[in-house]
Amino acid sequence: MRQTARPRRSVLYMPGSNARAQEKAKSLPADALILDLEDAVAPDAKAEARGIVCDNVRSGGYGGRELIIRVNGLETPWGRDDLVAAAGAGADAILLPKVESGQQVRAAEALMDAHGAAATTAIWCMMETPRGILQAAEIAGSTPRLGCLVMGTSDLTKDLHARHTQARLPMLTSLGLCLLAARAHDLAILDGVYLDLANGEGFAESCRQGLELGFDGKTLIHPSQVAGANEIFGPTAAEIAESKEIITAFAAADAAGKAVVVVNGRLVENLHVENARRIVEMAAAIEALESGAA
Ligand SMILES: CC(C)(COP(=O)(O)OP(=O)(O)OC[C@H]1O[C@@H](n2cnc3c(N)ncnc32)[C@H](O)[C@@H]1OP(=O)(O)O)[C@@H](O)C(=O)NCCC(=O)NCCSC(=O)C[C@H](O)C(=O)O
Ligand SMILES: [Mg+2]
Repeated sequence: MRQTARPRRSVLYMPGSNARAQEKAKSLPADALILDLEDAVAPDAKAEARGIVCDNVRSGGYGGRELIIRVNGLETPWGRDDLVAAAGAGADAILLPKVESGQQVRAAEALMDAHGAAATTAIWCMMETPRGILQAAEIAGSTPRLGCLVMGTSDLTKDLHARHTQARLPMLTSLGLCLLAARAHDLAILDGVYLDLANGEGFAESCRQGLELGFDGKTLIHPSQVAGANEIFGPTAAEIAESKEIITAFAAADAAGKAVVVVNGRLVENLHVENARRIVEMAAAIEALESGAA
């Protein structure tokens, strides 16, 4: 699914069994919500959570926020029922956990199609196992229905026998491989969660690192993380103003038959204009979402 400018600065997980959190999410300024049936839900609560999540997605009330259902893997006792129920719920996307091959994605897609999933329901993939990371390019190109890769840095840290560190050196290879795969296939990509809820500065630093690496936004676990992610992953007023300047100056240069122009002392070529357009489009999409127009 080709990506249009869709804000995904803040993407908040909530346990599918937590009806209160799903109600509260209607008033939170998160760009997208992941209603989780997988790791945040205890085995005994899986069936009830499936019902709560699908009912909530069907009844709506979440405004322009993107709604994603994370199902259990098809190899688990709950995966098939989750996927069949989610296919009929009309979510914006279904998020598959622990994906390790393109074949797994296509099997999930076939089941979704057989159970009437809307053409607009995308597939998103969690990238969180060593095998999955090594297959990132194949997964990213597995089907046109794929819209987004989501880093699962908690599972990955566990599987790598690594440590959670602020600088995330143990994660950088995996983050980079998935970023390459996502951009090569024109997909969105979201950074993993920051677990230390009491460490606001550490969280902000982790968001800035994700932004610099190229992520579209961050997955979150608590409402207190939403505002920081929105601020850091959103374009600043100065970036928007400069982007508009670049677009205008380059259009004038182009009309005069020139391929380059200098704006604020910096060389501008077509590639900078592409980036400037992306920033302006994203700013407009954020404004539409925040004003309730999206
Ligand atoms: C971490 C929490 C268990 C903390 O919950 P709680 O003790 O209820 O927090 P607060 O009392 O501070 O909550 C204040 C109010 O905010 C609401 N709330 C809390 N969390 C959320 C949320 N995630 N979404 C929406 N609303 C939320 C509470 O209901 C309170 O509301 P009110 O009653 O009006 O005051 C909890 O935050 C939580 O469960 N977080 C999500 C955990 C989760 O989903 N984990 C799984 C995803 S992470 C993952 O799996 C990553 C990946 O797979 C990997 O491998 O890396
Ligand atoms: Mg995980």
